[in-house]
Amino acid sequence: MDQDSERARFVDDHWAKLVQRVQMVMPMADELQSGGMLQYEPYCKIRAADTNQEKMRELYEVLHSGGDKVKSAFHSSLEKHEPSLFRALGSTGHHTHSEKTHSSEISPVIHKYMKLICSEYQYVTEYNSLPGEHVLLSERFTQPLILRKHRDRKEREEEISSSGKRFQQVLSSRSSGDSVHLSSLFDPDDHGFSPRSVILQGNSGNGKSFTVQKIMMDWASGHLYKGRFDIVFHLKCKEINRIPGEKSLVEILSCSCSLTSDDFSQILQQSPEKVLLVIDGFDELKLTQDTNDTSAHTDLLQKAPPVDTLCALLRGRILPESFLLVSSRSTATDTLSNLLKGPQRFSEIVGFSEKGVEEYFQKFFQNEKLYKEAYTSVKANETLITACSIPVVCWIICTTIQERFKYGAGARSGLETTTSIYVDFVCTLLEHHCQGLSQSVPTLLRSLGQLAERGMQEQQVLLDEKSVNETISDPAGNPFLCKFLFKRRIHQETMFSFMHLSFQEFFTALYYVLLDEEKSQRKLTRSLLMDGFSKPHFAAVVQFAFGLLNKDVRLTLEKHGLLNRPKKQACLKLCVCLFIRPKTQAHLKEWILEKVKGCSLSSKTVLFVLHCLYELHEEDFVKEAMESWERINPDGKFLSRTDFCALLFCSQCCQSFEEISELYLTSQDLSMILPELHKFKKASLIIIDPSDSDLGELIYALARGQTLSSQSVRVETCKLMYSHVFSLDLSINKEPSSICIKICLLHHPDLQSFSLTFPHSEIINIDWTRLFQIIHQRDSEALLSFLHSFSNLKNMEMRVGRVTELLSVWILQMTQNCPSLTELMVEAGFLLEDGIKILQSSNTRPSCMMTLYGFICNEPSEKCTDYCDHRSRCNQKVKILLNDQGFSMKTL
Ligand SMILES: Nc1ncnc2c1ncn2[C@@H]1O[C@H](COP(=O)(O)OP(=O)(O)OP(=O)(O)O)[C@@H](O)[C@H]1O
Repeated sequence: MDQDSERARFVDDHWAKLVQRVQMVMPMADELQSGGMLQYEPYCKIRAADTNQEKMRELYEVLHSGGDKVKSAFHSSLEKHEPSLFRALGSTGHHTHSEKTHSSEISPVIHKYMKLICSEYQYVTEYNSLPGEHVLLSERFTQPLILRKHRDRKEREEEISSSGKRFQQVLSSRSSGDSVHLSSLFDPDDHGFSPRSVILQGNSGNGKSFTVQKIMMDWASGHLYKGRFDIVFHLKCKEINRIPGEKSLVEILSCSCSLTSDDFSQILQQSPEKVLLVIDGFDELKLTQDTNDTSAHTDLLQKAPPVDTLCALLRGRILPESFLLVSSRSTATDTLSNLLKGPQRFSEIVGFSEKGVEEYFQKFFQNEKLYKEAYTSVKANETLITACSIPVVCWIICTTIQERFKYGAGARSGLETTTSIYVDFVCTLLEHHCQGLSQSVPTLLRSLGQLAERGMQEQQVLLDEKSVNETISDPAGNPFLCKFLFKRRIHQETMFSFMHLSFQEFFTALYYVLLDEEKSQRKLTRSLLMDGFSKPHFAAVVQFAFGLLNKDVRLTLEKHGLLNRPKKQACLKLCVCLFIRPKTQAHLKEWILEKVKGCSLSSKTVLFVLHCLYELHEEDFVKEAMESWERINPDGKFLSRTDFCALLFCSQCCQSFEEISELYLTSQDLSMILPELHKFKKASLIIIDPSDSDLGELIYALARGQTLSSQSVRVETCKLMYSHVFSLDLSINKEPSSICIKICLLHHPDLQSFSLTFPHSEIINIDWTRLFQIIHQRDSEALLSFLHSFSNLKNMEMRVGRVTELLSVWILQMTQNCPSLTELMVEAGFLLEDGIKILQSSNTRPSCMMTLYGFICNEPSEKCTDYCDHRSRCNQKVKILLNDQGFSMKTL
């Protein structure tokens, strides 16, 4: 660091004290002005300020905008005009952390402590780690989005209810692209004040403990708060609850690290303003009534119940000069704020931004290909990508996908339904983030379900305190709820919410499927089934309900004690057990079967049903439903990637399927659905901007995979400027085994369309991609010679603009070069005299017949060269037959 920045650091670090204690502000300002560091206008403002503190705050504006150079000049001035204060601040210049610790008596102790912290905090043990397994914190930690402001009611509603792209937009509008960095948590504010305490709020699983670990690690490795804090201590509220008896702060700290009481006393007393205490999980602290007392607990060595000692620290009775960073869930932030003394700052870990999620996936997989595959598949699912802003959800999703990769399957196979991820999330929080639940898990789930349902019915995501207290016995101890304080006129209002609307939907679904049969049916039916989509906001609830019926999902719930096996009737009566009744399952399945058999469904319903089937993920039932579904008609609606994955899964489960119409596909969708396409008896596809090889692969896939006795696939292409193939009609027959391909071309100079019939076995020997390339290049010569190479072609039909001399030669060659061709039919706009002349003097191979339709001109001279409407009397339609016997022409 150069001298200016060292001095600037000194000024920043001591700014709070300087504001309070500098007396000679004006002589210093005069000096700065004469040195050209202070303009006339701010100088006047400083002079006009009433008190020295106000003058210093005005001066801060100048120092802040002037940067290190101006701060360095201020440093020199301070040394000259306030020598005793300067000395009292401990240094005539800024020393780096290592210099300071070396010069200090206790440096070896701190040094040892830092080393210990490094070795202990560098690893992360994951929820599923086997003994001895861990990952490096540096290889996993991803910077979360930290905001320093409270959001108002409307903003909160917006965050909770939006999803996908909109959600990301909302998040980035909150942060204006900037997240508070860990290094600036204690930075002075615009007025030059540094807070004594910083609250780090965050929902369960949002990474408070992880962030605290990162802070400890970075400080201990000399990368964070260097020069600002000599020592950083870490206290976990969860552990403080468990410390028996009465303990002083020094004793509590020595429980969590290897320093002796003497070491602590020395460190804490020598320069308390250089000490940061990081207190993690305030919400878990078991506060008692006594904790609220005002006893004068001010001594580092004074013994008291550990929780009381901690509260004395928070209140600033012990170590008032030291700094505190306290993490807490939102449900306890107000209590924490009331306890804290001195200037405090609010900050909130909001979770991962869009960039953060991608970075997390990258770090997790450490393999470009796997990360991309996993991230792309999750990004396609609006609900999951939104839930990924919760770091623990990211971990669950990546771990689940990694397992699939390990067993050789793609990211979409196996159980990765949205419901299964939500169930894993609930189980993880209950197992690892809920030590002191004041009620049983079934009671907790039921009450959460009731609350969620109430919100759904009233279409509200912010739930008022009264309803929450009526339904939930201990909202503050509930890891699934968030609490917000809002200003309402001259008062504060408290509201609760689920972490996101999707969790409200999930808990409603869980509540519905766990009710007794009659109630469950009534609720589900009333919510959606009977009245169709009159309540579209319930669609996600029903999809989650289907997801909860899945066998593996139920097993997970059972394994974590969230569900019981149905046989325990006794528990049922006591209402302490939960299980999904067979009739509820049957009821939901019957509804699907009825829907798919019914009259044609709207595209919305089609997609909804596909998602229900996907969430259910029960192959036998999906097969039954798909095979009785007469026609899937997305109605030209462009499917999202999630919609498409649901369709893909459903088609993978069945053997054959009646009809799918107007299915829009991207090139990527096409390659994914190709292996299933042969199962559709009738399909009409619209492919967006297909490449030549896409079209070639499509023909191969249909020819190779053919299992049906007959199949017809119609393909249209979109974005015509890139493709000269307008449409393809493929009809495949098993008996007689043949495939007919009709290719309609756009703006081709000679051919408008042609249709080719081959024996089935021939298709895979043809280089279709090459054919489409030739068409694309509009190379007529190459096209004709390519068609001539079809030795097994049976029939050919073509549509041309005009039969010229050249074209007549060409079609005659066709009959010669394709030995199996038995029929050639040409539908022409106009037959030119020269073209007819060539045909008149020719004949075909035996057993090959050529038929031509088109107009000729009957004028003796000045013949038309094209079909002309205004002279239609001279243009007459004719039919020409050409076989091995020769030529004949008939007017029609
Ligand atoms: N910044 C991060 N980078 C990478 N992973 C993270 C991050 N934050 C959290 N995680 C993942 O999420 C999990 C849960 O985080 P953590 O335990 O810190 O949550 P918490 O906010 O402390 O929850 P609670 O309030 O329930 O204690 C971690 O074990 C880790 O897998």
